[in-house]
Amino acid sequence: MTKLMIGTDLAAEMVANAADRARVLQEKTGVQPCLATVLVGDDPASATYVRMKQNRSKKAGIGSRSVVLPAETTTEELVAELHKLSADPEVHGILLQHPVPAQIDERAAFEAIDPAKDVDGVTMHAFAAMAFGEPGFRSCTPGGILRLLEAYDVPIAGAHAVVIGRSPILGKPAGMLLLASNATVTYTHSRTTNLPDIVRTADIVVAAVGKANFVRGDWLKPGAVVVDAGYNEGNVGDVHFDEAAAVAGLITPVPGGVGPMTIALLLEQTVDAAEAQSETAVHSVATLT
Ligand SMILES: Nc1nc2c(c(=O)[nH]1)N[C@@H](CN(C=O)c1ccc(C(=O)N[C@@H](CCC(=O)O)C(=O)O)cc1)CN2
Repeated sequence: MTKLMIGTDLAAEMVANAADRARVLQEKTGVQPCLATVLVGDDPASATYVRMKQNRSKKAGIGSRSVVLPAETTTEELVAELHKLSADPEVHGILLQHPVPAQIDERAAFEAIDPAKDVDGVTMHAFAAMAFGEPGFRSCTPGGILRLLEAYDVPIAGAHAVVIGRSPILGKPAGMLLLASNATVTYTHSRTTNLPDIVRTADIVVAAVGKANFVRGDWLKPGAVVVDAGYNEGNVGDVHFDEAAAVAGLITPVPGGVGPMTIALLLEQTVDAAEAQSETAVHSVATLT
């Protein structure tokens, strides 16, 4: 019998916990954690995600700073804005909403974020920490997926995980985090041949390909754990849910699966960043006096 792996409740718990920690930090130090969101252009889906992040921040007692830039913004202008936020002591976390308009060098923009404020886990610094299995900020969707698998007691060590997709903030880090938890990981992508045959060997499937209903039910091993990280138009995932649910052992729905975990981890990591930065500030004052 297929069971749903729901993210909503676990995400709500994580946000409530982040809210408690934000309140305690503010009571102790007067510092309110603050997340800066940067949105470039007018993509309606991106605007919705940023609004969701701001609304949930507010509910958790996390302050937000909103930067909205026109679609014609250059790489240099965006980098300058991100440097400014990185240097601002009142901002603890920075989120640059992906994707950015085509004329912008997205990697250069991500790298303009101070790694200490990279609560979305998009810099090379965060990527290296995930690759080396070191502590650090996780890319939010992959980190949220791991938390969900752990909460549902999915055995990861020794499992064969097939990741479909290789983007630097989703597929690649998802595979690295599964590997760090001792899964045997196979990466697949748009040029993989015999993709259904490979997916059929998976105990855990992570679909992060960005194509609606791409993974079909007859691609799955009976009882497989299916994680749908897709967020296509109309709230449709990358997995054909009805077909997959008839075969899988556990499956994330869209909506209500991975999406809420992404935002919950972003808020949790914003509080982590604020705590770490206020400790650093206390140390700096102590060494000066
Ligand atoms: N800088 C980043 N950009 C993007 C990321 C990211 O993690 N960092 N991820 C995606 C989109 N995304 C966040 O930005 C995102 C998508 C969907 C959801 C979500 O909670 N969806 C809900 C349904 C939403 C609704 O009700 O309309 C769900 O699945 O239940 C959260 C975050 C691309 N860009």
